[in-house]
Amino acid sequence: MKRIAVFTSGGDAPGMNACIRAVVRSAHYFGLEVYGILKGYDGMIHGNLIEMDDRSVSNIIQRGGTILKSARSEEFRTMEGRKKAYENIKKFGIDGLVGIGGNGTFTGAEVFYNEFQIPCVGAPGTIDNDLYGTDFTIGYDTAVNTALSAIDRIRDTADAHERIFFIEVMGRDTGYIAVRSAIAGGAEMSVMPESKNSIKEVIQKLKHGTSQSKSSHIIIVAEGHEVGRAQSIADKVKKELPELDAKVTTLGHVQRGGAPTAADRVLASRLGLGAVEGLIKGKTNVMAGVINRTLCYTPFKDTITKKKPINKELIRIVEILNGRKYHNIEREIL
Ligand SMILES: Nc1ncnc2c1ncn2[C@@H]1O[C@H](COP(=O)(O)OP(=O)(O)O)[C@@H](O)[C@H]1O
Ligand SMILES: O=P(O)(O)OC[C@H]1O[C@](O)(COP(=O)(O)O)[C@@H](O)[C@@H]1O
Repeated sequence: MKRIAVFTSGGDAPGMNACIRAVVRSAHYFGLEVYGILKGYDGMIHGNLIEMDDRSVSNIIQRGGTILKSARSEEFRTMEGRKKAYENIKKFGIDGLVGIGGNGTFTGAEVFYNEFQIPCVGAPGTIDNDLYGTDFTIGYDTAVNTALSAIDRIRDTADAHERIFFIEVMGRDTGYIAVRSAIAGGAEMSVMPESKNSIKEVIQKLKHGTSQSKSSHIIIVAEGHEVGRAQSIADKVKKELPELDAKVTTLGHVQRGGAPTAADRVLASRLGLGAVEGLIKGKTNVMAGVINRTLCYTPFKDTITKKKPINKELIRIVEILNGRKYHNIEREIL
């Protein structure tokens, strides 16, 4: 292996730059040349590759986003698009790829490998933390801390005006950000796909709280929850409990930006190095991850098909610390 290329794809996440830096610097350390592909798979298709030296990744470890840019590429989903991508990969003499992203990115890399045998090792970059094969994904810790600082601020108004706040956090199909920010933010409840919460349960929770003289409430809602997004849950609650002063705050993309935390920078650096070492050792179609503090490689087919379950203990913590008996909850927690 002489020359590798690194790209970021899917949603950007804080810490991706630290990972790019680690890939570039470790590749050079091991005597490889490195190219950066701009805008993920779109850049592969359009031949947007730039050579990267050690200085090209100076002063980025602290920056959010991705200096390589990211894109969701429809064209790469087509055989025609992937063929163009392959022609560029050959033209630039690339013999290995590091893809930083989530399951979509890894699915694309696997399809590409099956067709054109270009090896790829992945690094998990998504704020959602919903990837099997790693305890934490790059960006998750920063997103939780950003959500937490917003929750702390909102709590001041909730308390001063005795209001209920429904705070919507990101998580397309999962409540990882929701549950962790709910515990750290002292929220009453975390409404998320894994808990299968119902509107009835939210209403019961609020009634119980007010009967216990609680004057303000913070409820965290994961955007991917099937009973609805924070606004629709709040609307339904307002119909049932019109006397409560309910407000909604959707945190949105603010959670995806900003300087990565130390934990994300360290994880990203470790996984960037791990991805390069994996490629050098001949690995392909695997994601570098950290499980129980140990670097490991998980096949893309597992990261794509297997679900990483949320630690039930976290759900239990939110429920017990907020005055509801865990064994009374008549629903199964996934
Ligand atoms: N089945 C597929 N075949 C080819 N490319 C795919 C496939 N699934 C995803 N991709 C590529 O991977 C990109 C990133 O996937 P996406 O789901 O948007 O983000 P993430 O990597 O964060 O899960 C997509 O925009 C697409 O270009
Ligand atoms: O910015 P977009 O393209 O609307 O995507 C929003 C989605 O991306 C995320 O921020 C991160 O998800 P991925 O990294 O898996 O793409 C989700 O939480 C959110 O649902």
